[in-house]
Amino acid sequence: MKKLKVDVAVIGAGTAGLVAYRAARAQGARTVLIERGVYGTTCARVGCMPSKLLIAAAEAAHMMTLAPEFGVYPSTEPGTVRIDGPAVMARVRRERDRFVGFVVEGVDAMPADDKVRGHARFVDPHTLRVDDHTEIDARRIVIATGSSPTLLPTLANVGPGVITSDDVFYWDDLPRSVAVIGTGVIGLEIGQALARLGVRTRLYARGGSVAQLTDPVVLKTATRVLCEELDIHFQSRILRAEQDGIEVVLTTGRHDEAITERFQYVLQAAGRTPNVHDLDLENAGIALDGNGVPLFDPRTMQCGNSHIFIAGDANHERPVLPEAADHGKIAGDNAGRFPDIRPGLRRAPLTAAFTEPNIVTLGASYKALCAPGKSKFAVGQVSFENQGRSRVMLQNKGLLRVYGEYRTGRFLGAEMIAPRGEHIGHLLSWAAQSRLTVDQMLEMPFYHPVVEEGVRTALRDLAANLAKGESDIDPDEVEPGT
Ligand SMILES: Cc1cc2nc3c(=O)[nH]c(=O)nc-3n(C[C@H](O)[C@H](O)[C@H](O)COP(=O)(O)OP(=O)(O)OC[C@H]3O[C@@H](n4cnc5c(N)ncnc54)[C@H](O)[C@@H]3O)c2cc1C
Ligand SMILES: NC(=O)c1ccc[n+]([C@@H]2O[C@H](COP(=O)([O-])OP(=O)(O)OC[C@H]3O[C@@H](n4cnc5c(N)ncnc54)[C@H](O)[C@@H]3O)[C@@H](O)[C@H]2O)c1
Repeated sequence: MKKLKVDVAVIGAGTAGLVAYRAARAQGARTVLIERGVYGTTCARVGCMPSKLLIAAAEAAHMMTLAPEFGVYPSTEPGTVRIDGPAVMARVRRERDRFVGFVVEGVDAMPADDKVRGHARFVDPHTLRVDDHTEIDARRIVIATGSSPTLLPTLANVGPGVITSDDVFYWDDLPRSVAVIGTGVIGLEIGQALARLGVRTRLYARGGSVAQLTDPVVLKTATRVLCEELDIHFQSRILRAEQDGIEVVLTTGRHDEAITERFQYVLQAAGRTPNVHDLDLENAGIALDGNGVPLFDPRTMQCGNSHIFIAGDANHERPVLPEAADHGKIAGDNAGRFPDIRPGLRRAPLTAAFTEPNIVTLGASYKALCAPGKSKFAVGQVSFENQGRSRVMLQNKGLLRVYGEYRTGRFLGAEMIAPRGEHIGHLLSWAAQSRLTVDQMLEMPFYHPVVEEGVRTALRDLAANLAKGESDIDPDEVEPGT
């Protein structure tokens, strides 16, 4: 009989046994692990993972049954689907009209005397003129004029083939081909959707930016992942465009080479400009920044010490819907109880581009953390390429990078291109807003098999790097993305 003398014996090489075995060994204990059957754990062999694989297949099958509702039909040719363009766009418009209907109902219910129709301009700090029919003497004013697609001078007056995102959702049918100018959030969301719906789509980027990413490592992964699926011409300049019948002849320049291609539409997705340039703000008595946007306090939305407040895309601070709602509440509250101005609730920043994988940023961005005068910070990361649940779902692409503060161990923010990134983004932004430390986050529950286990891996990496101390990373050595 062989005799063993151990510090710890673990019976069963399942998940618990394996963890127990490693934990015991990490304490320096001489440990054995005893298993009576085949190795591989119940979870991996006959439990969580194969059941999720079956479910992923079932979800794919279920989506196929739902697909006709979207105008997408199974095809007899493997790996292809048949797209009914008019049906796709009919559903987009029908459902859009339903959402719009709720907003319109709310406006209709307002007292008629509360509604003035027309374009407002400042006559003086307290006076607004609406078209030529109404002048309003106002003690306080909230500017909430939103933003409009930025129009590129090279594409001005070309013809009906040059469009913006405002036009897309009125299409009756899917076009044959679209050139998308800009790889920001709008360009990528619409560009990927069109490409997946069978539209010949090419995206042009003047630089190397991808959506809202600023972390160069995530940016590199995102570029690679997106280019596996999409036709993207980075570092391209728009040289000229001409309308030729129902097509636009677009000439772009890349690496000293001019490329000419024909598209049914050229979609300008080169950012949005705050709607503040036709308000006659020079009469408002408030200070403006270099772009003509009023300077304001982001805690109160107040412009200087004035009675004027600015909210939503108009102030260009965080041009996304939840922020517009928060801005509006703060501005409205403060305008209502002026001069009793109070800071309102500002939440941890969170942005999500609904590409697949999702592109998400939250808390402090990499670029903000690299700003001059900022303390050094530690980084942890996980690739989703070998992440269990992501592989199960055939969505194992992407990278998450998480940031932490050396002195306090506090979680600061994250950037990612990740499967189910919209949900990871919420989880992490709640942690950022709660000012949790990385250790506290690691004390939270993580189920199995879930994409969030990848988050735990990144946090563990971050905790380890925080423990190594400040000298380990010098973010200044890495250029932030643009
Ligand atoms: C294609 C696209 C997709 C988007 N997807 C998302 C998303 O998935 N998630 C997200 O959070 N955000 C998204 N956004 C951003 C989001 O839509 C905006 O941040 C938000 O709608 C801004 O709201 P707002 O109230 O500031 O502006 P708006 O809703 O645009 O309201 C401004 C209003 O002011 C009016 N106005 C302007 N000037 C004047 C004037 N002088 N006099 C009178 N009225 C005037 C305008 O007509 C408009 O009705 C998306 C934007 C676009 C374009
Ligand atoms: N999911 C979401 O939350 C969501 C979706 C869509 C839009 N939005 C909001 O709408 C805003 C506007 O979106 P967007 O994609 O238009 O802007 P963006 O700022 O995200 O990206 C603009 C892109 O256009 C490029 N660009 C700028 N000038 C150019 C030029 N002269 N020639 C070629 N390319 C040029 C930029 O390099 C960048 O890639 C976003 O910032 C976001 O706040 C949010």
